[in-house]
Amino acid sequence: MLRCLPTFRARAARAMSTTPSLVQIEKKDNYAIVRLSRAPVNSLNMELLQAIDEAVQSLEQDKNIKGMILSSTNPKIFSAGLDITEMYQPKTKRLREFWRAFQNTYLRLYTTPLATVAAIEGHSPAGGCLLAMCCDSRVMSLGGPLIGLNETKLGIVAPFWMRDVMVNTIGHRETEKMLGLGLQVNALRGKEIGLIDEAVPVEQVHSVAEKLLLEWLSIPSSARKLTKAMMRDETAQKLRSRLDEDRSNFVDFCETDKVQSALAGYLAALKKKAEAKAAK
Ligand SMILES: CCCCCCCCCC/C=C\CC(=O)SCCNC(=O)CCNC(=O)[C@H](O)C(C)(C)COP(=O)(O)OP(=O)(O)OC[C@H]1O[C@@H](n2cnc3c(N)ncnc32)[C@H](O)[C@@H]1OP(=O)(O)O
Repeated sequence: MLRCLPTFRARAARAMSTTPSLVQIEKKDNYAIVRLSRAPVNSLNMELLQAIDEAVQSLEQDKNIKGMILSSTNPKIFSAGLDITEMYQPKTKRLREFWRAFQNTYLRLYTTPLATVAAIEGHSPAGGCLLAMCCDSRVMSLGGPLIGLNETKLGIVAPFWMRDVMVNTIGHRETEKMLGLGLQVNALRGKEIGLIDEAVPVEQVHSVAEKLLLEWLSIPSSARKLTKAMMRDETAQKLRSRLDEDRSNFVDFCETDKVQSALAGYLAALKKKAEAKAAK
């Protein structure tokens, strides 16, 4: 048995070195930094969504950990949102499972008793914006990066629960404009409308995120957690009571010709842009 151990260790080490982790977790004293790590742009496929859900769950179970900073290993991109290739020409079974993973990750992150801060150094469209909005606070870098729910621009419609989270964050009228027009805004504008709590130079994003997290963690823990639940459970419950219906709506909607051709057009445009960039 003892002689087997080094072999087992070597195998485990080899497996780790060949399977890059989709989410990196760095533990500090009483909190963790969770970095999305799916190259090139952290687009949220089913496996990344599941990895985020599992990461948050494992931190919830660690009695030393009270909070987390959600971030990205790519300083230019927080997350490009849902992986469009999951929705384009999908297999129905996988599409349902993919949406289940998205629902689960949202519910986990939005209602986690951990204190959460999003450290947004780069772009954060659509599903990326949702992840950020699920956190208790958001810090974003000044300059180029944009954040927002741009679904309408792709010819798709955000589900009611993404709308609800945005309404809870920036209010009904701003959501009506952001969502209807598919707007993305920079950190300064984000701060004006309450989408972003702090807009700072990119090199300060992490230190300010830590400062905000420590502020949440300075509140007596049970009072903080109960208040978070009081503020968020009703919104989460709305989806929990309609999980299957929401999944079916998504699958039916996604499989329509209209949505498929909108996604095809959008993917082609992304590809063309990437090719033009590579040719430079
Ligand atoms: C009736 C109601 C029922 C409910 C139905 C609801 C259904 C809708 C679901 C709504 C929820 C969420 C929707 C989404 O999240 S959709 C995703 C939206 N995301 C975007 O629009 C972002 C698209 N990407 C970009 O704008 C840029 O890539 C970037 C993030 C700003 C990065 O720019 P970059 O210049 O650094 O990189 P770029 O060259 O563009 O991309 C590199 C490669 O990555 C590919 N890629 C980019 N984004 C995605 C993506 N979201 N999914 C898949 N692939 C993506 C890109 O094509 C390049 O690939 P390659 O190198 O050419 O192979």
